[in-house]
Amino acid sequence: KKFQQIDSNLSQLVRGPRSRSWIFGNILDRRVLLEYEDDGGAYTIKGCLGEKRLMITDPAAMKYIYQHFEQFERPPFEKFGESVVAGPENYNIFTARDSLRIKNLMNPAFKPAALRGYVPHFRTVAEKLTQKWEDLCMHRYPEKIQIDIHKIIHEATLEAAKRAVLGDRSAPISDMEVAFSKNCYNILSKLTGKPTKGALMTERIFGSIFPQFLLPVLLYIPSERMRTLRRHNFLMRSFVNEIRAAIVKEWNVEEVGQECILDVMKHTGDETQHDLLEILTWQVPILLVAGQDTVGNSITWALYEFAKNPEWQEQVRNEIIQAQAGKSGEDSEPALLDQLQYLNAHIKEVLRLYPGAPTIDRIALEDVVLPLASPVQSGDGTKSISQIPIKRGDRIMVDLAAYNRRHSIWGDDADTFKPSRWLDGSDPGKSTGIGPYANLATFSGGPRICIGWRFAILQMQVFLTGCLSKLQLRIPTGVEVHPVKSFTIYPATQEKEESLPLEIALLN
Ligand code: HEM
Repeated sequence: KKFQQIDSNLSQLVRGPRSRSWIFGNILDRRVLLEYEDDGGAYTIKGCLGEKRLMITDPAAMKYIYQHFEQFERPPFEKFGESVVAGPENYNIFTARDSLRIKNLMNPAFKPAALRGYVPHFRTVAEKLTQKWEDLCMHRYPEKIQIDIHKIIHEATLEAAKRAVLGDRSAPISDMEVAFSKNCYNILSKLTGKPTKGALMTERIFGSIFPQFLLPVLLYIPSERMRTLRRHNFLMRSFVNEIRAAIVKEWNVEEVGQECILDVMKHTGDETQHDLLEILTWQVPILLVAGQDTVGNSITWALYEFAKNPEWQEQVRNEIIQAQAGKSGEDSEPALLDQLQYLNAHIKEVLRLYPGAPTIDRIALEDVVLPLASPVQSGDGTKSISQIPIKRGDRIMVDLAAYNRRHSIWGDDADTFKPSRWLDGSDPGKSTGIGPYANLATFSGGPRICIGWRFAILQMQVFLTGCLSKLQLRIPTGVEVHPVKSFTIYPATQEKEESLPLEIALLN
């Protein structure tokens, strides 16, 4: 099917910021866009070469998009990118209906009962990381270090996810596997973050002006991004072949060692062994890629907010240490972690303000009428409208990050990091509640909900308890950090993108 944008009159229907240029619209103008974010649940922005996008933060419209998944699909350009990054058989790029069969195979591996089995993997990696930092501190006087944690946390997150997905097979099989893992660092941000004007034009031209069969030509463009993409594609395919060979060898062997996602999935469904093997091995890259930038940045922001708020950090640490006292049974760990109310309030607030995947991108496959919970102003500002007619081919971005900061939902202090909002029994966000966790939009919703949301929270809980129970965190003097929104939300300092320098000290 062709999804070229039909002459849509979206911007007359719903208002949006003026653009200074027809060529780039207002897509590069973050300041202007931010002003609109809390100004009602729908507004239009202009992309390159006259493209229009409808930005949505209205809960009724979001729920409609989630539930009517057959009327909205990921745009072809995005699916093409995902197929190069995670393989042509990864279920993420199938339509919601076609992906159901694979999802049914994968779901049991993401249920709470199965997740308990992955805790030892998370703990092993978290302990290795904190031990390394403790050792570094020991050798310094006065027992503290300054370190940029961004890359280190991302590597640890990938390592933990690899162990949870592959179990004992996760030990590097070859140089190729090591190269694949290295290349995964921030791969999605590398490809989508801070796009140049040329990259924006290319996306527009190949994404909706040229016919779709030309998309693969993109890979031959001699740009840094395309080189990264080609290299990643080569490493990813070699990695999948190695995994397949490793699984074939021990398919019928009764599992020994620690539980992992692949072993849980092996026992689901009634596919033939050959089909199952093919399906499962092709899901490995998407699980690693989808969970790396997202969880990596969420843990990084959680450590940042602890470092910024030393008293709160101390309060959470005391809670952790008290809960751990006298409990050594590993079996009780997930239940124990869920009881840590301060820690979980911190995690909720991090997921609210720094959602790992801040926007989701859709294209309308047919003409539909999108309902709104609250009316918005029409394009000419003369009327208020409570539903938006959408034409086939219209591009819609659900802005999860903006939803999580809407003052009308979260209160006037929605932009402030305030974990106490989760502790006063008021159940914030409940009035419009969407999403599987804490009424947050962070993990999306409906049939295309993030399959890894419980996995992500558990991984955060294990890493943060491990780190806080051993170490103290501070923001180094003179360091200023700000969030940058791209595929994910990452920290940057004046000197460096994707960077979070922290001062780490041993506990007294
Ligand atoms: C804090 C961490 C995470 C956040 C914020 C997050 C967020 C999201 C969001 C918003 C979507 C919907 C994307 C869309 O519809 O376009 C999604 C989908 C997905 N996520 Fe996550 N995710 C996280 C962690 C994980 C982890 C750890 C895994 C796997 C181990 C994972 C696997 C996936 C997959 C496979 C999909 C595609 C689902 C589908 O297409 O049906 N995610 N995630």
